Amino acid sequence: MVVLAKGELEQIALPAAVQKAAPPLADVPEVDLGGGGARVDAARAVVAACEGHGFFKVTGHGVPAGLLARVEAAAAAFFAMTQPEKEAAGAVATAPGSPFGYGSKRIGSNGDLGWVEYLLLGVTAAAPAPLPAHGEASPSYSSFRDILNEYVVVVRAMICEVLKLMAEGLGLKEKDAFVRLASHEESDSMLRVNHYPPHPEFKQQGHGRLTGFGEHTDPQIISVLRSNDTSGLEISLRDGSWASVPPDRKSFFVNVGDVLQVLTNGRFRSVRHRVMVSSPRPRVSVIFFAGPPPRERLAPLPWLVVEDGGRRRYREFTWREYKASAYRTKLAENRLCHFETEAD
Ligand SMILES: C=C1C[C@]23C[C@@]1(O)CC[C@H]2[C@@]12CC[C@H](O)[C@@](C)(C(=O)O1)[C@H]2[C@@H]3C(=O)O
Ligand SMILES: O=C(O)CCC(=O)C(=O)O
Ligand SMILES: [Fe+2]
Repeated sequence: MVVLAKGELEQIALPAAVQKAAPPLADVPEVDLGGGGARVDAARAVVAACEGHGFFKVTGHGVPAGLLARVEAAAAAFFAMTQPEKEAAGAVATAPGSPFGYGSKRIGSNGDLGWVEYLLLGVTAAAPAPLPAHGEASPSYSSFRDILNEYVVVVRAMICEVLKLMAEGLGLKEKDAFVRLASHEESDSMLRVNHYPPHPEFKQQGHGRLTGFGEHTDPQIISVLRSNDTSGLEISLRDGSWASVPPDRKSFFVNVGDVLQVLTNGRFRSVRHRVMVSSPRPRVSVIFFAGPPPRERLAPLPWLVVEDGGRRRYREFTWREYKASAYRTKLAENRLCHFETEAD
């Protein structure tokens, strides 16, 4: 991994006072897509989870365990490559000048640092494959890309199912209000593969804590995360405390993003989360960020404004505008406050 300038590592290492591990989240809300229960119950569970933590676990999703295992193995093989190989693969995965590609320790372009390396990819409409290439890829990277392309197709279908349940659970007349945004041919989605190597000095669990990915909310509609069995993900609860999410490699975890908070007029909560590194084992996670088309005008849905006594909590903006504003901020900043309306 890239060597940091003097003083930069101190920004990732936590001061002793905040080294305490977060307690595990006792009641991870769970939504079973497997059709075991009534659809109306699944829709209600999704809404309750989005209003509560803004976070839930999806089981019964039907994504083959074999595909998940192949993605995990391919990601581990990718990060095991040499630094120049990873950088070359990242360059193929991204158009020049875009924020995509391989990165190490530097998150975004506003000075955020974390004990993480990653591959960030733009996801386009399906033809011929959701992950575009911008040059000749090495055989190892092209097979990784093929697996990720397979993954993106099935995960996007699962996301659409979850978004339909949300609209049903909210009693919206427009049942495709959310799914339309994520499945549009110009939808601006992303795929991120994160690798948190164990710190060389962490020989045992609990022997230190580093910031892997600092606290933030995701700007998009929803993000769907799948990780290996290594812990690290933490969510912020309504009282401001942190809870760690027990890993579950068979399930997906859904985060409500900023756009969904706006569309629901603040009824759903864009969840603040982070990744802390304390394990002697590496964590590998894959996150799909479902975003709307750049030109899409986003504003609280009229029915939810009525239900809120007529109070419209956010002004209208386009995704292009929101994303540009978000990408000027540091990771931990509140990005939504710039779009709030004045309270009466
Ligand atoms: C510091 C930043 C990294 C980020 C862009 C930003 O300026 C603020 C939002 C960050 C975030 C968080 C969720 C996703 O991981 C991400 C890809 C996104 O869309 O917004 C990252 C951005 C990034 O890593 O470039
Ligand atoms: O890697 C993880 O587990 C979560 C990372 C994350 O929140 C992000 O990439 O936005
Ligand atoms: Fe995130």
